[in-house]
Amino acid sequence: MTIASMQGVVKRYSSDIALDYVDLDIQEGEIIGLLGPNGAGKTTLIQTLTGMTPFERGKVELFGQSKNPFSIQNKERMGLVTQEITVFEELTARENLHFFAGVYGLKGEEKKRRVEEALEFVGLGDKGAKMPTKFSGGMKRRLNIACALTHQPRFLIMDEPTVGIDPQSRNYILETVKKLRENGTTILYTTHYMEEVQAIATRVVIMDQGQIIKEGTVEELIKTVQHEEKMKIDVTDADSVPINDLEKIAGVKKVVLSGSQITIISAVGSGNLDRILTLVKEYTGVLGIQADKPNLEDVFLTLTGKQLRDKGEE
Ligand SMILES: Nc1ncnc2c1ncn2[C@@H]1O[C@H](COP(=O)(O)OP(=O)(O)OP(=O)(O)O)[C@@H](O)[C@H]1O
Repeated sequence: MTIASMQGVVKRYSSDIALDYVDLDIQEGEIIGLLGPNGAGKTTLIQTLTGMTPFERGKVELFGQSKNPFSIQNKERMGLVTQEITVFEELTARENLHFFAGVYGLKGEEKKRRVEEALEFVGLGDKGAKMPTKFSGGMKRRLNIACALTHQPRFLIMDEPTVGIDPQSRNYILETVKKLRENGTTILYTTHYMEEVQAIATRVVIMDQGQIIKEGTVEELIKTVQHEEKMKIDVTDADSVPINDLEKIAGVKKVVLSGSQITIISAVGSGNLDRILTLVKEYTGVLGIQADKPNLEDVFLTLTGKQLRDKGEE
């Protein structure tokens, strides 16, 4: 069954186009990894898909309904973990969950049971009486996720839930997402960490500048760049290297400069390493060279000529 679909959706913020004719189908049981750099349009996509923001063109369908997709009944079938952590700091963890469960219409014994289950599910079973002010960023985030789960949504949307949290909580969240899927939840997960997508997504959707530029399973996407080789050269003075001249070397497909690192994508078997290095060394000192196996980052790099994340960005 199609859980959600967008057809030709266009969303503008004054003259800026945030969603540029977006088509997306999400099937029951999928974990969609929505991958894109800052400003790609991921949050805007979520906001239009959930009816939080109006859009200029196109159609959204939720749970097979296109006439009134944002009905209360449909909204109650969804859970949203927003980019900003939204928990009440003056309430205990358990009271937070009771509040959100109440918003979704849960009552009495059922509400109590679901609250305890949600706490357990995110690994906060023994922290219910604690105030979130005493929590680490990762624990707060897990509480925030639990708040979106008490009503057992069929479709859970998570907007960059692991930004700025410790690796342990991050792994916990990724495991939680996988468990939710096993329990029948469909998930849309946005991130700019390709490792996360590689770990959990059943399908990857890559966005840039308001457009979906590629989709497929991790394996399918990586196959598209397997005819390419990637080399990273760390240099002392990257700015003095003439990128245009590098791009003219036979076999070179793309050259990207990021901090003090030059990434060069070439066709497999180009045998152009010597020429590349000779040219680079004419302009700067070389500190190190590495060749990597292709990954999702390379798919993005090949498609857009940009890194998913800037060097040094969290
Ligand atoms: N409320 C707003 N008013 C004006 N422009 C906006 C607004 N929200 C988003 N935009 C613009 O729309 C584009 C898409 O932004 P969006 O937040 O959807 O991207 P994103 O992929 O979620 O980025 P991030 O990873 O930083 O959250 C950006 O150019 C952004 O500046």
